[in-house]
Amino acid sequence: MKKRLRDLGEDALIARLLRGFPGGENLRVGPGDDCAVVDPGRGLLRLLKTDAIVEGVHFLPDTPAAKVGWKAVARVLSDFAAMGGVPEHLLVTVAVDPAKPVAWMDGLYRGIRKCLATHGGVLAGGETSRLPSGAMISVAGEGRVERKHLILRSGGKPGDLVVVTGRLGGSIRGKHLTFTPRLNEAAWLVRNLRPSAMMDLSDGLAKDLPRLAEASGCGFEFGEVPATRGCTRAQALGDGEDYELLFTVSPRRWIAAAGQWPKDFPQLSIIGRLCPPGQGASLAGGWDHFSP
Ligand SMILES: Nc1ncnc2c1ncn2[C@@H]1O[C@H](COP(=O)(O)OP(=O)(O)OP(=O)(O)O)[C@@H](O)[C@H]1O
Ligand SMILES: Cc1ncc(C[n+]2csc(CCOP(=O)(O)O)c2C)c(N)n1
Ligand SMILES: [Mg+2]
Repeated sequence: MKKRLRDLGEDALIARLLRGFPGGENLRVGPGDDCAVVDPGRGLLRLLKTDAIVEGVHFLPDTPAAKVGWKAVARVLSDFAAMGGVPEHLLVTVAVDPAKPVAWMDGLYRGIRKCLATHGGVLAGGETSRLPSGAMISVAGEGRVERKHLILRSGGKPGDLVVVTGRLGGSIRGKHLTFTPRLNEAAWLVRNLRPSAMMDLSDGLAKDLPRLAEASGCGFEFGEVPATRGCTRAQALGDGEDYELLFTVSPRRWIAAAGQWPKDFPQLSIIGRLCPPGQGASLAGGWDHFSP
């Protein structure tokens, strides 16, 4: 029988596609992190990100268009935050069914404008095309990060604490459309707590914590997870689209600085610890676009 994409799974598919591409001279971080990092040689590092949302997969036909626009942009900003950086310029591609009301597109761009006005970043252009049905919005962006503030998924060490912002699970009730990208929190973290590794949580802790641990060449142990009110532990681990920050930090830095975490930021919770590779727990579940 012909092997299908769903027999492979998303991570295996991407790994297979990426075989045989040489890195560029200035490409400091290629595929595998929340953003690509380009080193222009001196000064600030450049961050690159692209991210798409699809009707029927990330939002529904009757989702208010302004919320769709907000989500499309906020997802990209969340990935800049995950690197310790800030957004600069964004390009928006929309492919859409010609039967959609004009008011839907107006609403989409209202949401895009609102998110950029609230969190920073400038619309620099885009592309428009038709789609046989539904809609797809792709946002590509560039941002910047100071060299000393760049945080990769790969910097965690055995013994580092695993920490998460906010509460997890139940995002489909509404948060997946209205979430705040954690740019302010990330800016505080890189200046004060100096995480050893960081990513944003999009596919659920069950998928994303093993990714961070593996990128860091570590195993992980974990315990209690801060669940959204009304959510079970399984939902907190597997629902996805939390758009919270998952990071690791040495116990020494945690003791020195965690007490100053601003009161108006979402809660910080220690959920586990990195350990040597091959040890610790395992997790299954979370979101996979091509679930095997
Ligand atoms: N089709 C593709 N071609 C090249 N690289 C890809 C492709 N799809 C994903 N990647 C790369 O693989 C890595 C994982 O992609 P993924 O979309 O899961 O990023 P993420 O940050 O984990 O998720 P999110 O974008 O939802 O926050 C990223 O570094 C991304 O650049
Ligand atoms: C209609 C509808 N059905 C399901 C979901 C849930 N959902 C969609 S994509 C995704 C993971 C992150 O995506 P990606 O891997 O593309 O970053 C999750 C949890 C939704 N938001 N809307
Ligand atoms: Mg990400």
